[in-house]
Amino acid sequence: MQFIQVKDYQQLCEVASQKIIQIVKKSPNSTLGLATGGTPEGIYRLLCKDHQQHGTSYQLVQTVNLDEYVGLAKDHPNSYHYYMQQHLFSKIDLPEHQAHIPNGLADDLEQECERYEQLIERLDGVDLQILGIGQNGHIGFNEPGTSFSSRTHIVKLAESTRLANQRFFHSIDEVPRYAITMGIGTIMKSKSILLLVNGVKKATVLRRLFEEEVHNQLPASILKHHPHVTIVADEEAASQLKIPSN
Ligand SMILES: O=P(O)(O)OC[C@H]1O[C@](O)(CO)[C@@H](O)[C@@H]1O
Repeated sequence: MQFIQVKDYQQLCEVASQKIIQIVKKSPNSTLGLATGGTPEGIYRLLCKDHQQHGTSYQLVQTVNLDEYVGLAKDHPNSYHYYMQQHLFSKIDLPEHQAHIPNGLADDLEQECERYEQLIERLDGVDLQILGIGQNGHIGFNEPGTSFSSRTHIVKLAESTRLANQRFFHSIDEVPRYAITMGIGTIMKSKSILLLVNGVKKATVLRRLFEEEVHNQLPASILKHHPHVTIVADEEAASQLKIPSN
């Protein structure tokens, strides 16, 4: 794993957005794996700014998002469809039909998982997967205990995850209990992965990631077995690490 420590969230967003822009410029028909949550918001802002100022084009890019809540309509302000529209898709030239997100309202959710998995295969896999990390070590919505070989599946969200995400809703009762997520096995098939960790709330999980063996109670630990992972962490997130900073 390559580890890049940066000063703060702003620098993290700059490093991450530059990596994405470089890939898109080098291979305009790349498939990008995208994440939601608080972590990537600033990165998407910089991608939009770069698109406006320098014209980086997403006309040929395909995107696949990690996850979506079950039961929220695409236009629900807390759905990840809505999030992506607000933060990125409406501000760049990515054709709508090339932006893929699991459908949390599908009649047959199992079939939707299979469809999504096949879609990723048809796209020949993800070239660069962006990941955040939950305080319990989840990646996507793969909670502790998820099989490392899992494919896209329905997950019952951990109460700690619902509580962490409550900040985006009016009350805890509104936070969905289930989501569709790419599996850990799906994520691990990505050709390269960029794990972004910022803020003091992530300091413990980042330390655990460095110190603990690979085990499925810490889903992100499997990333140590991936050949092309870069972790970008800010000083606050790295504050419990005992390794020298670069
Ligand atoms: O970036 P945040 O909001 O801290 O969330 C971390 C991770 O948790 C999730 O939001 C799911 O709870 C992921 O989508 C994200 O990568």
